[in-house]
Amino acid sequence: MTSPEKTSPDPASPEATSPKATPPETTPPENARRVACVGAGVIGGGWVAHFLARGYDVTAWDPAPDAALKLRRLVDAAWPALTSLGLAEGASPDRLTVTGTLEQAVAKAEFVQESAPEKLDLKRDLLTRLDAATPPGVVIASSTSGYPMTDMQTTAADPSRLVVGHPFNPPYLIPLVEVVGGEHTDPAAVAWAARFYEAAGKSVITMDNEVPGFIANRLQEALWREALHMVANGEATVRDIDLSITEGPGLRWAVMGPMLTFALAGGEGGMAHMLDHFGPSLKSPWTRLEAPELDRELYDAVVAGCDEAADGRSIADLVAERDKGVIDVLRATGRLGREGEAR
Ligand SMILES: NC(=O)C1=CN([C@@H]2O[C@H](COP(=O)(O)OP(=O)(O)OC[C@H]3O[C@@H](n4cnc5c(N)ncnc54)[C@H](O)[C@@H]3O)[C@@H](O)[C@H]2O)C=CC1
Ligand SMILES: C[N+](C)(C)CC(=O)CC(=O)[O-]
Repeated sequence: MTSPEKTSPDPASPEATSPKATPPETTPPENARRVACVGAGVIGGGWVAHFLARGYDVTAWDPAPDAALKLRRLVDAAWPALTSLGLAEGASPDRLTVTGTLEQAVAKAEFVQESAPEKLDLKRDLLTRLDAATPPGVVIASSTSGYPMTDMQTTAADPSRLVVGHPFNPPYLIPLVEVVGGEHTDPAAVAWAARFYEAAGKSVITMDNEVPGFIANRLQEALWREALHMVANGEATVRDIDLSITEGPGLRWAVMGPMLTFALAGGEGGMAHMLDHFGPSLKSPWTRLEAPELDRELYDAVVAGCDEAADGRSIADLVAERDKGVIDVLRATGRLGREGEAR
């Protein structure tokens, strides 16, 4: 856990000024049935679809005037994929209530998932508001893709129940959630969230330490940094980058992670032989790493490259294609449970 055994709080810390650092003491995570999703765009909407498919009652709030319409559209578009995976008993899009205020959304929630835009001040203010409106003891998770909770929980009255629950797009199909607390999070809240996500059908990695970008995004972003570099230098096109993964390592990564995959590169000698054999020659590609300058030219090249790669397919077409492909992979790699649900 991020903050192992709590001692007396530092008098300058938010913990010291909070009315009470409340550990989650209400519903056991496996029994929680009412989820509030705050922020209902790509990720919040994806969470809504996931929780509905798992049979939860979901309340959602988003300040955008057209949010309810867009959310219902997203759920409708995802429902065929979710049905093909297998719905939990009683699961229905009708169990979604879109509320007019944030307070209504969280009033009876047993778990809250925040998925508002990735802006630090906005997250800080929103988590403070959520903490004030949510019943005591209920865990509140942020979908942030990179901010440490320590930086987001600075103004909440009870920071002890705030955790990061970082999902992957779309949350209704990709099982992984990375869970981590901040300096002022109660480890019990982290443990509660991890158990809740598991009960909700997710694969959970609980991190003991805060690392910007968590684990999977650091890996993805390292790869993406190289990709942008090669596009900027004219060494690879957007299409080359995507093909190099979908026709190459990406096929293996759905089955085995990069570590075990490379252990097999060492043949009978496994990882030890792989390191002896290839380690010295990796120094040169490794030391080339640096952040590319995301200037206008690179920005335009990447956007144009993606338009070209889409080859006339709309975003909705690509979402449907991705969802079908991910379900096929989940099925082919034995990651579906008894009822056909993703494990
Ligand atoms: N898009 C992605 O692939 C992933 C995004 N995330 C994280 O999920 C969060 C949401 O990102 P997206 O869904 O992509 O963004 P988005 O732009 O699709 O959706 C954000 C939603 O938040 C709403 N919103 C604006 N101000 C708000 C406020 N004050 N309170 C509540 N809602 C508000 C907007 O109306 C919008 O519907 C971010 O923290 C992001 O880092 C995490 C994993 C993947
Ligand atoms: C692009 N992103 C950093 C927001 C991506 C994620 O956070 C996870 C994902 O879905 O790949």
